[in-house]
Amino acid sequence: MQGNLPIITLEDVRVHYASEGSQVRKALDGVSLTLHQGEWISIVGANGSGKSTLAGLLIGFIPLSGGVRDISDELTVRGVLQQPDAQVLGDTIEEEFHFALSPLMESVEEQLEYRQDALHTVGLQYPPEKAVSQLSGGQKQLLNIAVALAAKPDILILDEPTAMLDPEARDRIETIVQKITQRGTTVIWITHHLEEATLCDRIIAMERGRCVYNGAPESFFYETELNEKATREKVQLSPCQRLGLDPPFTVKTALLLKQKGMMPEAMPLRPEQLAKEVARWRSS
Ligand SMILES: Nc1ncnc2c1ncn2[C@@H]1O[C@H](COP(=O)(O)OP(=O)(O)OP(=O)(O)O)[C@@H](O)[C@H]1O
Repeated sequence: MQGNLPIITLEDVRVHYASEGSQVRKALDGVSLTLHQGEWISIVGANGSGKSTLAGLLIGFIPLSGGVRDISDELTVRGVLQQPDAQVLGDTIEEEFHFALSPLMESVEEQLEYRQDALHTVGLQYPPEKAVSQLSGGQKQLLNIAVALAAKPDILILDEPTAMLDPEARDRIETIVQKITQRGTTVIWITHHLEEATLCDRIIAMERGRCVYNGAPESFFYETELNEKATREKVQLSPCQRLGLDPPFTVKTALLLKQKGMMPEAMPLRPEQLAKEVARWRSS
């Protein structure tokens, strides 16, 4: 994470929809957040908890019912949504980049350079005249990511970007995100796969339209909550367990080892960290 410059502030943000009868459906209900330059944030939560609404609101296409969204007009914000087809405008790869880049730069040479660079970064090797309709769902998603990257955004919002990708392409997206956050881009990554939330700086967890956790990944997976209910019911759950979300395989394995008394202090998130912690514990 670079610096600490706040780049987006949400204050008591609400998105409410009219529902059956006189009911109100609260997709977001009083969310306050500050996001910083160069941060990688994972947004997690059960289905219907408000993740995509939060993404849409950050991108700017979902209007507020109340509260304040503070983001400078000078910043370039780009989003990649869950459904790749919903985002494609051009008939060919060339056209898709042309629509995205012409408002940003006049020079055709510059546009070509940005296009080549972005396609290379995501690993899409097709001629520019290739019809978008001939690409698979995963390839269209990579194209959407490439188009978003080509705009060199200050803020990139990814709504389940890897849902249609194979493991190799998923790893590539993680590496790209690591690189661009180091350069100062703020990345907000919505995911159901908590493995993808182990490299980020901060996890924000949503439940019924509210932000119920905002902090380090280690605490999200390992720190048990010491509240009255936990003490009364003699169950101490991490925020992840309390939300009923499936922790990464590495975390599950580490929790089992901890139950057996191994590496009590360790909080590994990735397999290589777990291997190191086990080796350290065995040699201690
Ligand atoms: N345009 C809309 N009109 C009415 N209700 C909506 C609208 N958009 C979202 N909702 C409702 O708001 C709540 C939050 O939806 P949202 O899509 O943000 O959740 P989510 O966490 O992204 O879910 P998922 O993981 O299934 O994508 C849900 O109850 C949803 O039905």
